[in-house]
Amino acid sequence: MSQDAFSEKDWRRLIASFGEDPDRPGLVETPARVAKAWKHWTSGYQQDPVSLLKAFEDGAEQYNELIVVRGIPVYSHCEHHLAPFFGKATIGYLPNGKIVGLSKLTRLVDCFSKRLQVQERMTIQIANALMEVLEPKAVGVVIKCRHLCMESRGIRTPGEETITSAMLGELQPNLGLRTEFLALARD
Ligand SMILES: Nc1nc2c(ncn2[C@@H]2O[C@H](COP(=O)(O)OP(=O)(O)OP(=O)(O)O)[C@@H](O)[C@H]2O)c(=O)[nH]1
Ligand SMILES: [Zn+2]
Repeated sequence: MSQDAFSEKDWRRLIASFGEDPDRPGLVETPARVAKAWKHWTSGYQQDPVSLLKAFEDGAEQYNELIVVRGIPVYSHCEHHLAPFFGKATIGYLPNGKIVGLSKLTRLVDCFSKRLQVQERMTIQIANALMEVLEPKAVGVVIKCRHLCMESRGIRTPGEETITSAMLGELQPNLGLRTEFLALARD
């Protein structure tokens, strides 16, 4: 993406196009603030999901049960309207000799959510990255979000939640494991 996308001049023009006076005191600093904010909201493009997941073996020996982290915050923007969608993610995996620092799961969500997204793609990207790096027996991801493009405009359905999931490896054929993961993931 070119740096021009973040230029203050463009945001100033956009504000003027709303019928506002960009020189009004309350708006003078807004183009710079918005440019900075969008740099943050799209910073996931600069992160490499594989290198942020530092897998290790020490501590994984004899641990053969699911590892589940839930309540991971998700703040993203839909690629159709650039409107926020936000909610919580749950990630679980069944290790196969390699584990990862728990905070890295939150960092992984952050990396994919700070891009223009659809919830389905983000869900599978998170699951695929874990499969690639940890080579676990199974990975499960459940994401529950509210989409402001649906709540504040368009269909206008306040409070509606969208739930997506990805189940890879043994979570696909093993109904018992899937049930256990979903029970651990439940709020
Ligand atoms: N599948 C999916 N759809 C999404 C997501 N975020 C937003 N959308 C949908 O993207 C669609 C875009 O539809 P369009 O018909 O091209 O755009 P629109 O006229 O603004 O649609 P409305 O929102 O129905 O007014 C809408 O149905 C949104 O609800 C997402 O994460 N996943
Ligand atoms: Zn949208």
